[in-house]
Amino acid sequence: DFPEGDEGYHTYAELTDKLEQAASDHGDIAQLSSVGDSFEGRALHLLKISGNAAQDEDEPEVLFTCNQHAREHLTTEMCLRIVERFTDGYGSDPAITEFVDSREIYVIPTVNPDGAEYDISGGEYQGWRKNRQDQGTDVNRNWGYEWGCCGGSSDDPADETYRGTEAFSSPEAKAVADFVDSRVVGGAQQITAHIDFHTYSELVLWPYGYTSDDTAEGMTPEEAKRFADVGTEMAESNGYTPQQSSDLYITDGSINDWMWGEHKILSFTFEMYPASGGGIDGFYPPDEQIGPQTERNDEAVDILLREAGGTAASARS
Ligand SMILES: NS(=O)(=O)N[C@@H](Cc1ccccc1)C(=O)O
Ligand SMILES: [Ca+2]
Ligand SMILES: [Ca+2]
Ligand SMILES: [Zn+2]
Repeated sequence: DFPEGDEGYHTYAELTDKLEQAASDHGDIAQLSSVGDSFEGRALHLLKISGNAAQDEDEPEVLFTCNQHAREHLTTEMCLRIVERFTDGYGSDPAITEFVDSREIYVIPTVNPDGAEYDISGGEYQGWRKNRQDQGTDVNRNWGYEWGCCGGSSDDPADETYRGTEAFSSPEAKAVADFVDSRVVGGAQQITAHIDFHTYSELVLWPYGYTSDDTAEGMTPEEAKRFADVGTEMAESNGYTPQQSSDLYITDGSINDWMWGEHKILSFTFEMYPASGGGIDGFYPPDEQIGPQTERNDEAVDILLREAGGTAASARS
């Protein structure tokens, strides 16, 4: 369980209850399934939110992933905010209703439940980042696009950015990637946009992470500009700093590079609150911050959902 005073955060069991509740309260628009199991056998929950959720309709699909990194518990709450906002708001809020009726929204609130549970085991925070395979794999260095190419990860199993024994050696990255692969229907990837939530630093990041070049194989100047335009617009709404992720540091095997490189999905990383300070403590903001810091991203989520339908940003350029 979370330490005393931080009960506002959801354990895996509490998260599972919340998702089951959402699916049973809103059966017409919410469908709960799983993309597979974690290393220790926990279901990697997938909630689909859409009008006629039981049907696969020809509507732009949008994916939100959270908690790749175990100690980044605020991101699990961010995915729960998305779930709550688009289920509770349906039928009463016109904008919410329009999004749910015209999109298929997929939410994976924890990609790394084993790590998250380990991080809070024993009633105090362990500062854990990786999954629970052997000495731990950094799930966000285990994706299969340019895996281990460029010094943006480690081959030492003891390191915090250990890339794993091979691309997709972690069951967690593999399960999410298999789900995304399965969304290629009639030769076309149905998912058009994605955000992966992390903490902390208050940043909006876009690919590529493996190279510091703005353009590269599979990223034209126009495509790079669209990332910057949409990233900047989202950052203006939440006060985060927008930049290409490699402007910060080189990463290889990250989720964004794979989502774009493999499937041309407009894929961002959000680094949430706090902006800085406190070293390890920055990963553990008091639970009073959950409301403000998740609602802070409502508008950015709406910008991405709009963008997922295409045209808008390109019309601006
Ligand atoms: N959450 S984080 O601090 O680990 N940052 C993430 C996301 C990230 C990736 C590339 C540059 C900056 C940040 C990571 O995988 O390194
Ligand atoms: Ca639908
Ligand atoms: Ca569909
Ligand atoms: Zn992270």
